[in-house]
Amino acid sequence: MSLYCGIAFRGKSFCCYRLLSTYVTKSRYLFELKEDDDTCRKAQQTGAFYLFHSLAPLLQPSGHQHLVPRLNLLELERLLGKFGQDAQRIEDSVLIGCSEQHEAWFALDLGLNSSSSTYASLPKSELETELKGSFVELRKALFQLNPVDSSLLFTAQSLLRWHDGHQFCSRSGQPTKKNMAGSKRVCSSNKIIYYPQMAPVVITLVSDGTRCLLARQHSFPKGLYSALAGFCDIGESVEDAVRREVAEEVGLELERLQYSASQHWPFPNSSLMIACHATVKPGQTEIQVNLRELEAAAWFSYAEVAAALKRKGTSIQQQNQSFPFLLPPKLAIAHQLIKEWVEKHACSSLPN
Ligand SMILES: NC(=O)c1ccc[n+]([C@@H]2O[C@H](COP(=O)([O-])OP(=O)(O)OC[C@H]3O[C@@H](n4cnc5c(N)ncnc54)[C@H](O)[C@@H]3O)[C@@H](O)[C@H]2O)c1
Ligand SMILES: [Mg+2]
Repeated sequence: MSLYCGIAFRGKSFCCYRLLSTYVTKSRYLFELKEDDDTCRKAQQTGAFYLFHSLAPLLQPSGHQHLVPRLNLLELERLLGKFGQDAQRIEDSVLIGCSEQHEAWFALDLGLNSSSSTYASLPKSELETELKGSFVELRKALFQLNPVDSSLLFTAQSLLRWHDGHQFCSRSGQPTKKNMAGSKRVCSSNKIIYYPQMAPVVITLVSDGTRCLLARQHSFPKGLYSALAGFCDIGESVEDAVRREVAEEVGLELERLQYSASQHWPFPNSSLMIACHATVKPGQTEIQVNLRELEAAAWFSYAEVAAALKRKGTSIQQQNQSFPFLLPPKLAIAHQLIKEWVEKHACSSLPN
């Protein structure tokens, strides 16, 4: 889909007509949906709805994968009717994206009670029977979701959680009301606007040139090691946060830092993960683990990490390596950082 649009260049009075790309028209449409309640309400007529129950998405198992079912407006109205609720409840849904053909996608939680809505939580098991699926904890479904579905569900869960936790104004104590899209909430008494937020988190794969540093927290699944991560403090740049976190958690000073990529991560609250590669100062590789933050940290060789990357599954029970360990799932940006490091190392060790 594309459209022609007049564009004024640098404030000059002439217009230049060009074809807008599908991506641009989609972005403008999403902007419109967030800004205009009527447009958003209209988009629900032809939209698709992803269902949640107490922040767990509705999934249907299919072999080793999970499918993510969607309902259209009519199906959703019928479902609500069966459980004695009217279509007004659909106004609790939040916009999570749209297709290139401008089909808008929404998420609705039928298990959460909303202050602005008179609707009670619907019974989970009866809903599951009716919908021929299960509401599965998102963390548990991580290994069975494809990247597109997981990204959409991450957004949906984060937005639904944010609305659930921001039903009252922190200044007046009065209820806040969401706009149709769910891109903001407004206090009914003082008109303060609240926008959904993400906490910036740095995640760093530290290398000494030949090995990389991986660590685990007490809360990690058995055997899992990951890159060092930490929340940015108020006032810090990304560079400051990376240097501080590495010093704080493993007692090392960094020499070089390189940005790699970023990712939205919904667990346990919405974070913007900012991923970097870093190297330590030569000869300064002795780790001093901060046991208040980490259970263990160690240097791992290229061979060890490359072997761990090839390992399948989520359990180390059957492994018989001298130091078996697991790496984060493919969807996690920590996995991507580790994979990049292995690939770079493999290239640099090729004979000329
Ligand atoms: N996607 C990935 O690949 C990946 C990998 C590792 C960690 N993570 C995420 O990164 C996040 C941060 O990692 P960490 O736990 O090592 O952080 P951390 O090292 O900063 O330690 C967590 C502690 O920081 C404090 N803290 C400061 N600001 C906070 C805030 N805004 N929210 C919560 N706690 C705050 C709390 O005391 C908390 O216990 C975790 O939520 C984790 O889920 C994601
Ligand atoms: Mg940490």
